[in-house]
Amino acid sequence: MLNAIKGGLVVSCQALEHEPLHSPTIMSKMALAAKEGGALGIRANSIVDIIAIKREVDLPVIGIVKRDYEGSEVFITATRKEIDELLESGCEMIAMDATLRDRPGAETLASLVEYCRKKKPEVELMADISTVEEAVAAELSGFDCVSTTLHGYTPDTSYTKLFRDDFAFLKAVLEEVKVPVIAEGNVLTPEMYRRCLELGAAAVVVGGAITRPKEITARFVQAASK
Ligand SMILES: CC(=O)N[C@H](C=O)[C@@H](O)[C@H](O)[C@H](O)COP(=O)(O)O
Repeated sequence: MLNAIKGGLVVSCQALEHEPLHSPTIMSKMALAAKEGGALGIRANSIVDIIAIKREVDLPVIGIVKRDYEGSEVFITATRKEIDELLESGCEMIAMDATLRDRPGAETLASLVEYCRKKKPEVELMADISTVEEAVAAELSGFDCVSTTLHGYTPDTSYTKLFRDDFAFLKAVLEEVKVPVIAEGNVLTPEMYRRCLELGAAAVVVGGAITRPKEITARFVQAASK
């Protein structure tokens, strides 16, 4: 999958239970629109959405399963249960939370990587990280790539954003790891997308700015109410 998305756009087609577009059919049509617009890959949440998307488009899919567990802040592909679901879904790549936070059941990241490799070595693995330290640790654990997905979404990084200071965080990660780095999270405009690629991102994942019309609408409304 990394080869297929190199230098291009991956569109994240996600709508959780509380979101207006929550529906595998709607997500599959979002994926079709993304494909027709030129996206090279799709990122999707849950086995039902991934199966619906795979029926609609022939693009490679980065699969995740978001699930909350009591006692852990980790919610993106947290345990073997979610990995088993994704291995069945047919996705080409699995993304999982690769922060240094405690996982449910005290599972380690390295053991999850080993588990995936044993069960389906052809499925590539993406580490969703929030700090440079986590990116380095993920590379050592054997992930195929890292993604800046969780930067700005953890207690330690909530004060900052991916695009601050001309993508300072993306640049820092690119300097410290050899595996491909995917830019993801709050890439809101085509200019930001292009800048991420110029800086050396292997690919860029864009979600809300394309597939969350409620967020897009709210930005317009806020722009006039300031
Ligand atoms: C933090 C978190 O839960 N991120 C999720 C990860 O899959 C998605 O909700 C995001 O939409 C995705 O990362 C793309 O980012 P953005 O929608 O900002 O372009």
